[in-house]
Amino acid sequence: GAAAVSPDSTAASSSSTVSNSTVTAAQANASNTYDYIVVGSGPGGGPLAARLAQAGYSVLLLDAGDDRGTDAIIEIPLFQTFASEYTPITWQYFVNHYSDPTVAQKDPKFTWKKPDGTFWVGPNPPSGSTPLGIYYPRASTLGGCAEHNALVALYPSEDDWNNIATITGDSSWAASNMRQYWQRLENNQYLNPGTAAAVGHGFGGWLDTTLTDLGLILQDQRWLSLLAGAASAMGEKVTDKLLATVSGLSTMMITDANNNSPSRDTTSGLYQLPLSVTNTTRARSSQRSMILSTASNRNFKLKVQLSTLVSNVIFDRSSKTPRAIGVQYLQGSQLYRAAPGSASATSTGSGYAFARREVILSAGTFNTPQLLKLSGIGPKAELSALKIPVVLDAPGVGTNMQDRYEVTVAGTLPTTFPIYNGCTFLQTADDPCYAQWMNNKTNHGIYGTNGVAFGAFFNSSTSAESDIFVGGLPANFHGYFPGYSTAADLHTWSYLVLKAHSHNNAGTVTLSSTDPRDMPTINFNSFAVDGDLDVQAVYEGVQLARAMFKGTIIPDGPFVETNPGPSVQSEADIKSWIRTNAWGHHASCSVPIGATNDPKAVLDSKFRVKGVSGLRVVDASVFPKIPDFYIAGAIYTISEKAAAVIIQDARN
Ligand SMILES: Cc1cc2nc3c(=O)[nH]c(=O)nc-3n(C[C@H](O)[C@H](O)[C@H](O)COP(=O)(O)OP(=O)(O)OC[C@H]3O[C@@H](n4cnc5c(N)ncnc54)[C@H](O)[C@@H]3O)c2cc1C
Repeated sequence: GAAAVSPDSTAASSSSTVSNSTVTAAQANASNTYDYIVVGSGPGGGPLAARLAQAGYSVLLLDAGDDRGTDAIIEIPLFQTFASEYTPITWQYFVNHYSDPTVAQKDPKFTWKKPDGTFWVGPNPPSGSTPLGIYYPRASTLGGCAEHNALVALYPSEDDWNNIATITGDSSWAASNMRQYWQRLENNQYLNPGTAAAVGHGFGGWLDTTLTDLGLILQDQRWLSLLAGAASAMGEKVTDKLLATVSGLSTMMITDANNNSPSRDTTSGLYQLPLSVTNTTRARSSQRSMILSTASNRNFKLKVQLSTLVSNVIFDRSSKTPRAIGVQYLQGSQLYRAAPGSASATSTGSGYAFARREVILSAGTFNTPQLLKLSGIGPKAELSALKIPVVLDAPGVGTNMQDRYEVTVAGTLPTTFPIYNGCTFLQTADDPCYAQWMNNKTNHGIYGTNGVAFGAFFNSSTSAESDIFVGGLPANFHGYFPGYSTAADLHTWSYLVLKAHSHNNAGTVTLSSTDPRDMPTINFNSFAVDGDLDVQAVYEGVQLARAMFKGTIIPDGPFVETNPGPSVQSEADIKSWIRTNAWGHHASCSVPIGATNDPKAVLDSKFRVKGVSGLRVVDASVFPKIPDFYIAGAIYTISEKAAAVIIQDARN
């Protein structure tokens, strides 16, 4: 018989275009029913959806964005910053680092909306401007943020996994068990299979990993001098002989930042960085190609439905424990108000889909908690204030949010880095650097890297394992603000200082309305928990970056520091500058996994939303603590784990 299903969140949504009619399981039919529905095709949802289909289940993968994966701006690794502001895929979020506006607005990146609708970045906006916050790019497209991210492909630290095993008591999260999932997904292209160095790596997976071609550094004397300066600041002996060949350069760095050694997480040094880039083409690699190849394989039942904004989960509430049985959605492109084209976007339709087995939310750290709350799962007081019928009082939804702290130390010279000579960044039809990237099979040139050829990992005085990354890139980067990617000149070198394992977990995602097209309110409450410790660690990273610049000897130098600049010298001034300026771009942990008896833990160790059935979350929001230095590798790994767990549950 047809279970009566309450429309839950839709009932609350008077301003939304979602229909308020009661959806019943009777409306499920052969064409709108699948074994699993996955919402979001990013690193969390994409691999999972494909794996479930490969295991023989029928899967509907929904994403609000469309597919732009073969656009040059997305494929070319060096264009990653342009990709993050690429209008067809971008979701422009503006977030709060601090709830006190006087503190928040000290950040030179603080952005306003002018009366004419355009942006103003920095202090003294024209009168009538409204405060927006700090720009936070997200990608809404097939592949999610894996289509615009900076391509750094790092495996997390062992403690990240062991911590989850400890707090949940589920030993399948132990680091010794987790590496197999990385091996399953990786297609390593910088090590030789069968060698000692290859242990713990995969060679048959869907994510291609490679390193920046060190030959590029040899082509640019300035870049070479910076590497020498960085190596000597890390205590290495640098000789002219080492600086003359690729193999010489490689001995100055640890080749494999993802090595499987037990000492990896505590080994300071200068490293090469693994990138999610295909070696032969030097193009972006992500889960997108596996999703497409699985969807086009007639042996598998994976349906990918794009330009579909899910508004809520549908529950069957006929039994004591509410059961997720489907989702309701709006169709149309750019519907979400974070999309630059949303003002003129109109919905072309709406509908619902049903899941025989489960609904899995993978909409990302901001959107998964929004979807849960719109569906009636969240803190009771917040839902009730918005008149959303409560399906489950889950106080942890949209809390515990975390991010890194990042700043850059940047120095400039009057002329462009020689490695960019001739490059027009596709602004002309005859861009020689594009032609090289496209046609030269052995040397794809500067477009074939994200620009980060090397970086130092070390442990600050606040941490027993590596917690600071200082990575150099030949571009003027000092955080995210609208237009940041085109403002980046090519005669500046930036050392990105990134704090891993940051302590703050005071971030929140709260609904701003019941309209599924509206963005939620994001507040990181930066430095609220153990802020002094994290500021100290970042400060030590800044000191190292400055030492690297100081050790860089070049004929047309020295670099003139532009960020934070010569006036910021005392420890107190540097620390205050860090608090004002630091940003992050690995938002996570807003729907955390935790102990069964922890009321703030939304998920159990099998990704299941506690207190309802048929509903899981698999994306950046599930981590109880922010993993390691870069997060996509960890999300890919949990996506593979979730697939294994869900398939095992289905077969039991
Ligand atoms: C500029 C930038 C650079 C980065 N660089 C790196 C890097 O170099 N290395 C690294 O490891 N990490 C990097 N990251 C972070 C990393 O890419 C993300 O953390 C990761 O992609 C998050 O994966 P996810 O699956 O949680 O969500 P996402 O990748 O955000 O995917 C979520 C998907 O869900 C869809 N969606 C959301 N809501 C709905 C809805 N209601 N209905 C339907 N679909 C919906 C979205 O369209 C999107 O496609 C970077 C991030 C940014 C912003």
